[in-house]
Amino acid sequence: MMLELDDLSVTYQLAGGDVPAVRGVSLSLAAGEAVGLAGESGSGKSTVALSLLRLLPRTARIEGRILLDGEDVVAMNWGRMRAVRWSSASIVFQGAQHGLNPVRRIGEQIAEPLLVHRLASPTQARARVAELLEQVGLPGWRARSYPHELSGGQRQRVMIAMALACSPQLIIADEPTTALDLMVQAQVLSLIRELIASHGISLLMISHDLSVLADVCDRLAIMYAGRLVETGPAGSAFRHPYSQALSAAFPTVGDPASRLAPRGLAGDPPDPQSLPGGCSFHPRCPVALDSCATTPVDLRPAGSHRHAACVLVEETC
Ligand SMILES: Nc1ncnc2c1ncn2[C@@H]1O[C@H](COP(=O)(O)OP(=O)(O)OP(=O)(O)O)[C@@H](O)[C@H]1O
Repeated sequence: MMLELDDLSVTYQLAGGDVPAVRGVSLSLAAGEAVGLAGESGSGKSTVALSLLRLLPRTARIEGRILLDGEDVVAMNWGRMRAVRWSSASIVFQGAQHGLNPVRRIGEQIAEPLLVHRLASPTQARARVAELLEQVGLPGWRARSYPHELSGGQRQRVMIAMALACSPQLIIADEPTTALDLMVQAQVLSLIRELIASHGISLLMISHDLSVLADVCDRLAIMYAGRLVETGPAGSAFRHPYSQALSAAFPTVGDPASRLAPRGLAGDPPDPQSLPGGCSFHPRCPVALDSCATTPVDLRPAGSHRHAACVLVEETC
């Protein structure tokens, strides 16, 4: 397995009490596989993404195991962790605002991981930057540009070039197209799809928009209040009532109406510091039984290659 999360929990330890942001998540990604992690804001997706490269703030406590190509990220010393970042796994953030330095030229920024990890001489790095820019559909002269001279879509392409620079086996993409307009979003998604397929890279892509993930990923995992509530193939129907509501909220890629008026999800996600008992989704669930308020359900088989954490979802194949 390229990536294995084994009972991963992340708790932010704050003065006002613990925030259990991720609770017992187990998930694996095979080499070359693309998995989408979906859920509403606050469900814990970014916390999972950041924990994979130990980019969480100091207040975060990680429990469980994160195996990256068999090596436990949680147990790595910082020297090894730095070597793994970019070269084994790299991350693309939302809107490129976290990743690009506004006062440095694009080319220098793409070359940096190559130079820091001593994977290329300055001359080789320049050639590699030109190659990477071409791969993401930008002309080589853009290496001399500053981030503000590029459009949002072009900046996101630069972030993807940076993520590819050291030829990682895994790319983590956290809402890579959320800040883009719909046309550009579709172009960047198709670029990501082509690049991971042609380079055999594994992808963990995170979004609140299931239709975006379904467009790129082989398999989807749905998170609610820090837990996985369903996993299954991207092309097949969801069975957990939360996944169904989330999928109704974002019916099709590029449908402006679905952004303006998300349907099917009444109410707000729970505060992780005071989670409801039983199934965390039961107060918002349209089909909840009395027992859902008291008895939590773990992920269990729910059909072909599908698991769901819902008492109403029977195992059928
Ligand atoms: N640095 C932090 N300190 C304390 N709590 C945090 C911190 N970062 C996130 N949280 C809390 O952890 C929970 C999960 O947040 P996270 O950002 O992982 O969710 P998300 O699904 O990625 O949401 P979004 O799509 O809004 O980024 C939320 O309740 C959030 O308020």
